[in-house]
Amino acid sequence: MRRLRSQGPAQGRQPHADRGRDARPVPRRPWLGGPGARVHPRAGTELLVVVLSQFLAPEGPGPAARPHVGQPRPRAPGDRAPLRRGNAALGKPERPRPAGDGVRALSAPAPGPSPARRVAQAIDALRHGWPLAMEGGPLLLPVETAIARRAQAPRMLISAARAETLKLANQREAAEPHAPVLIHGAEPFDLGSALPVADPALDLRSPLKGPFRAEDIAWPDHALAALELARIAGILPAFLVDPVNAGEPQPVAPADLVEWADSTALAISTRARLPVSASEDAEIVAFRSADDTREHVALVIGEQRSDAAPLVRLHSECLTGDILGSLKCDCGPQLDAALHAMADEARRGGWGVLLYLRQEGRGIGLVNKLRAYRLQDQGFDTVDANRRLGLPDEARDFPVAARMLDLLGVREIRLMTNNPGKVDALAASGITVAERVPHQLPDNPHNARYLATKRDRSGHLLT
Ligand SMILES: Nc1nc2c(ncn2[C@@H]2O[C@H](COP(=O)(O)OP(=O)(O)OP(=O)(O)O)[C@@H](O)[C@H]2O)c(=O)[nH]1
Ligand SMILES: [Zn+2]
Repeated sequence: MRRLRSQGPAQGRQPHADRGRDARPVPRRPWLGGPGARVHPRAGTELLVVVLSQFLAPEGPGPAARPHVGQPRPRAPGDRAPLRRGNAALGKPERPRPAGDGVRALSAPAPGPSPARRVAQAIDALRHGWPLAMEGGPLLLPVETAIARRAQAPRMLISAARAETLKLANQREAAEPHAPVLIHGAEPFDLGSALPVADPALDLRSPLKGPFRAEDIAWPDHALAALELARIAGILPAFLVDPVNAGEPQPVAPADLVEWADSTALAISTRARLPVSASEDAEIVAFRSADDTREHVALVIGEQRSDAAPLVRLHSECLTGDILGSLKCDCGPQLDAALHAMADEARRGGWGVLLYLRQEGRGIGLVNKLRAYRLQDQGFDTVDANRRLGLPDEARDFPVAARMLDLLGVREIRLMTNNPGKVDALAASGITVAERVPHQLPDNPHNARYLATKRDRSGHLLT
């Protein structure tokens, strides 16, 4: 089983003790807010097909970390951390070595893929439309992406929120919108009949569905893991269950997800001086984990010092707001204002750290966020739109942010946020939040409702 040794400062105090073998089989995320008013759809919809561009291409061995604006930075403890991947300039990768240094007797059975590798392959399989063979559970074919056009199954696995829309969820399930629900159709499902069940964007075009009946799930951990894998893969959380003609399956087990989600696998890959428009005195630090293609970055503004807590902003990726200047959210102005606040801080002798977390759409991915936007155009608010898709309205992994700070040698911070959930999550991961610095920007006609929903339903401290 691949597992990186704890690194540097993380070693002693185990800030991520909630993770690892003894943790619950599938990490479940807190569900924020309560059920809100039902809003009736009013606009027509059509199927939106979007192809996600690849994440940044992996880079080869790079140059050694450069001195920062002519002056070497204090060495952060994370710099010494062993890397999981080779980078000549940054030290040799370390991996656990089997006895005999990798030499196996010919009769020994070949070891199977590690849990983290199976999760990576399962996510890949979902994106390709290949089925999952859940160890000890059913075969599950992702409805949105499936390529096996002749697949058929009597049952589908969907989320409670979706089942509620189809008038199938009971009260317990309705209280947990992304809980799994198993439905049985009067006729077997094929991909043509399953897609309108999976995708709320098709409700206006295909209003008549069913009849269906909900059944008890004999494999709840597998069902939960499947919905979580769909979220991570950024696809609709809906599967044909034990279909015929599904194609070659990818094996995976619910417990594999714990290994995959282990934030201690994250390490610093490289760092470089990066003058930005807010401050010429900045350095970018890139983080990678072997198990995840998403590369997070930190921008350190000003000179890192151990005697002053930096101003820190956890910024979650928002392609629409950060790059395209979307007015539907407050991300772009918040990013800009955070960088300028850190630059001011640096001019006064302090410093700042912006963490750019690759957790688009609060962790549901770009395509599902855009699906949520379509539902918002039908009248649903940001929370209900996510739930209607069968996805959590908050699915971000904040222990990853704590791990990044840890690797940078940052223990105590002044956090720029209006979201008490971020403060709590960092504190739970061992980071001291000495101060919450409000980070409210003026609204506009397009994001006023979004901000009001954050305040009224998600507990954000906004006026
Ligand atoms: N699912 C979904 N995600 C959204 C929507 N609008 C913005 N986002 C995502 O929300 C994230 C922005 O959240 P942040 O600004 O980092 O954090 P926050 O929880 O609002 O708290 P603050 O720190 O107070 O800003 C980004 O990943 C955006 O892509 C939406 O309507 N639906
Ligand atoms: Zn945004």
